Amino acid sequence: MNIVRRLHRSARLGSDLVSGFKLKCGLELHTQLKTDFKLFSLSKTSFNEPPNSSISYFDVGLPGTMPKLNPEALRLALRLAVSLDSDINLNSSFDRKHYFYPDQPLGYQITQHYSPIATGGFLKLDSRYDGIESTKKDIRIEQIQLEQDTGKTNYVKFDGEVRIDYNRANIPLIELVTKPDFETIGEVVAFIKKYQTLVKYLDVCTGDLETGAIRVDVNVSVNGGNRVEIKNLGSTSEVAEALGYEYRRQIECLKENVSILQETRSWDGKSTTALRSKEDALDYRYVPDSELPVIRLHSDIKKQVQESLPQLPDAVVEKLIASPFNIELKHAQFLVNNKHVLSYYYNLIESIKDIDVKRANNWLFHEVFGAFSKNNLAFDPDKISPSSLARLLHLIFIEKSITSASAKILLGHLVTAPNSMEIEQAMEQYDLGKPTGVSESDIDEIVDEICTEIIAANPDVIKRIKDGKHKSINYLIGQAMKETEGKVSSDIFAARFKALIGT
Ligand SMILES: Nc1ncnc2c1ncn2[C@@H]1O[C@H](COP(=O)(O)OP(=O)(O)OP(=O)(O)O)[C@@H](O)[C@H]1O
Ligand SMILES: [Mg+2]
Ligand SMILES: [Mg+2]
Repeated sequence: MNIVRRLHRSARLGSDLVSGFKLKCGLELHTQLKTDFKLFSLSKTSFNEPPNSSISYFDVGLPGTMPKLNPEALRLALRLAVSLDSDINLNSSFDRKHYFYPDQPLGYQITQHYSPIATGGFLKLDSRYDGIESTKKDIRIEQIQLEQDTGKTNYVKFDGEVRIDYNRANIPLIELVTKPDFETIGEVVAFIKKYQTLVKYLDVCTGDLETGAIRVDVNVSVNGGNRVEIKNLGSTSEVAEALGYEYRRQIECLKENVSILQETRSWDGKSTTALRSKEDALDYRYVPDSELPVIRLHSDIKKQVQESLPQLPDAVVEKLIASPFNIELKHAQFLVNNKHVLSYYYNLIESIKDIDVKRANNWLFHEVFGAFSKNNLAFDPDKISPSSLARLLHLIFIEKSITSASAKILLGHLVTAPNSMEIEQAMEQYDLGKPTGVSESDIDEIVDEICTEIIAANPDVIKRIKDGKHKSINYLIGQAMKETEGKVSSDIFAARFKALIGT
């Protein structure tokens, strides 16, 4: 079988490692920082704007313009570096990395090569949260550097034109380079997901791979051979597929005694293909940027940034899955990935007072989120505020003035209503409260009547129940709830049916 056919066959086999062939992998992650302005100019970092509408003279490299560092980008880079426990460089500086590309009009990219903003640090992976094979694994960080993004080259396919949009030129990026510590594909995927969560949580970046806010280069070698770099992978599944393919390609090369070149390859969805041989640092003719001063930081900077950081995602997850919250792991992870829902959750728990947290969790994660997703809507806290939800829980469990069944119907109305509504107002509007003006003994009588009718109409069900199929009683309760439109609680019906049937 030829190499290519064998490769395709093995690529389909999944991403398991092959014994005797040790995978070694390191990542370079480019992350767009969420600043209002660009890295070295005062043009806005707007996305999805008409091409070339958000550019300054500096962004397009006009002579006579000079760069000036945006301190906001520095602040965000420091937040990330400190959260990874990196060492902050108190005297970092910018360098010019030379290469020609039409979307890079200066003829060089301003980056940090000789003296980056931070070095060292690590991101901890843990089998409990990150689904990796080994119990724990620290991925060490080589360095973190600030640099400018390039413009975007758009190849207009059919009329032979190349169009360049400079809106992205000079948007601030950090390049985070890891040590080659990854030994499995699972670790690589887990790292990227965890990194996404972290940058989103810290408000450093939107965290999207799909929009290119994070772009990943993967470096792969097998059994100590040359490293091959795969550029610009756009999703974690693409990373996993490209990495699996490249690992197998290199194994086949080793088996056939074909030498593996140190090169940059690209991924086309099926295979990796050679782009160019890998430049050495020498090829880029790095020189210090003569127009940008050294960034000098106070020796206390790490401590200062540390104090400004929120509790980090892993610690938050650990807190949420423990008492008193006791949230399921997947829900806790959802909350750290959606910070606005996390603060909603904290507000809810603060408002519920004498209601059991378990009940609040159940109603938020199942009933409220369920009501939104049933209507194909994203969760919108404006439709039901934490205090409204707390009020609803109070009405269900403490005042018992609405049944669970009616409350679920009410949620459906609230999430689809054009405006937000007070709970009591909505209960009235949709007639979902328990019957008022009817005495307890009247309700008792009605319940009795309904249950007797339902029993008479369902002799086969009654027989099943008497034969020991106790669960069949739920069918009868369902009928009774339908009859009363959920206004009487299912517990009341359950008790009455049991009494009448004599089970
Ligand atoms: N033997 C190896 N096998 C796999 N990966 C490796 C190996 N040695 C180094 N790496 C990884 O290669 C990457 C090197 O990235 P770095 O940015 O330092 O250099 P580069 O790729 O030459 O530069 P550029 O930014 O121009 O692409 C790191 O992620 C590192 O962990
Ligand atoms: Mg590289
Ligand atoms: Mg790099």
